[in-house]
Amino acid sequence: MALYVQKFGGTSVGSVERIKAVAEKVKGFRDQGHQVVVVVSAMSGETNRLTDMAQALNDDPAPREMDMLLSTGEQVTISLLAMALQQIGVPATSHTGAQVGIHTDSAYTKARIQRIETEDLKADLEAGQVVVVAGFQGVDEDGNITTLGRGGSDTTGVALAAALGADECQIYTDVDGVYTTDPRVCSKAQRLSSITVEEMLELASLGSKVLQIRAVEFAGKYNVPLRVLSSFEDGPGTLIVAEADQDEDAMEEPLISGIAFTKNEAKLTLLNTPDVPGVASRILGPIADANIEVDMIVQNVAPAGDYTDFTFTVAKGDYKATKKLLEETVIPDLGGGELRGDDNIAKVSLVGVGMRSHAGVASKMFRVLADENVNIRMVSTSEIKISVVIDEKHMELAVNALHKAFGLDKADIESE
Ligand SMILES: Nc1ncnc2c1ncn2[C@@H]1O[C@H](COP(=O)(O)OP(=O)(O)O)[C@@H](O)[C@H]1O
Ligand SMILES: N[C@@H](CC(=O)OP(=O)(O)O)C(=O)O
Repeated sequence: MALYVQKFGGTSVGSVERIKAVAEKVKGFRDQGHQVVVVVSAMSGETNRLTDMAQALNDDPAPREMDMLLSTGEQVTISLLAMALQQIGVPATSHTGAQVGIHTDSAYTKARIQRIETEDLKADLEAGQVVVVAGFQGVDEDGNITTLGRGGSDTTGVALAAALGADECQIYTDVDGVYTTDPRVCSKAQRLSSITVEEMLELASLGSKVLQIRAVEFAGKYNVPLRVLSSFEDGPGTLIVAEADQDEDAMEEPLISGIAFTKNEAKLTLLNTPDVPGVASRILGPIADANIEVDMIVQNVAPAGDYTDFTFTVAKGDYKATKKLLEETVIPDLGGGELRGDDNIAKVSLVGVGMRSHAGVASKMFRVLADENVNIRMVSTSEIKISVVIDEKHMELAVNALHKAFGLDKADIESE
């Protein structure tokens, strides 16, 4: 007998028929004698629908009220799933985050889990119940409802699995595992049987939305066995593993494991900034103070020795606010500088632990992009990733060309 925490995302509970199918799947595990905790998200589209209503009423809704609102989506699906389970003879009870005792800090809309009470959950499981828990939500110490940030149900699932010492946390979604890149953009993408925590962390933080980054962090930190599977068909899915546990019989480590991309960033350049100590901090200080996260940063060599250019990226949603700050605070403070902005960019990243021991990945990437006539606007690298910023309109082309060039296309690997 095993204990599974199974998380079903929005598309998996997107209609009454799909909720029925989830109930049947859960029943199957229970019939085999396993204990099951189910975490569900809101029905697909629901969290966006609620957000749109809030925006229609208030252009800057209070975060506390947003969490009160958004948490309702998951309350619908937990009760419906519990009913569907009961209908087919499976004893089940639904619980909100607060009822389970998922305690968070008070950072509304991006709260962090601090502790989870497990006694009642364990008692329910021992009594033969399937426990259905609302994903994405918790409660702060004053009893306010909080949410964990978009995609946060994955984190609920992994955190519950860690707290309960579950045998596996299974993330059921609309794809049958983690792919070499998003199969919606590259039809030749293929499922990976396993991927390291480190690579998955990079892919998630660079835009692959199959798993929420904090869920992967949690799994790594607490050693939770984590698997991504399809809600709609049976199969082994993808196991997220510690690097040391990777299958030693596997073929030589691939150079690149996956390609991530995002259109969710915007680029800002300050031309003609003085090339003296302290300028970078005078540019980015006010931006940090406004709680805006900066991603890539590039400072050019000063051609004439006195002035340089400073370029950085922020999330698209922060573009306008950042531009305003630069115009109203930073440029007057620096006593000059010309601002250029572009929010039609995409970031495409190659990720792979194999990169550590191989030279030439960047030059190959640049050659492939050059052959497709794709202009590179910014580059950043770390030990296991290379990211480039390109024009948004070239994103699909770049992803597909790189996928082929690095030997990730389906036919290439199948014929090996
Ligand atoms: N590397 C990848 N592998 C698999 N899916 C990916 C990848 N990158 C992006 N995705 C996308 O992630 C989607 C699943 O995430 P999401 O829509 O958040 O599911 P859920 O609603 O189940 O939480 C897939 O439909 C796929 O388009
Ligand atoms: N409902 C939340 C939480 C979530 O995780 O959803 P999904 O599992 O469908 O990505 C959201 O839309 O962000």
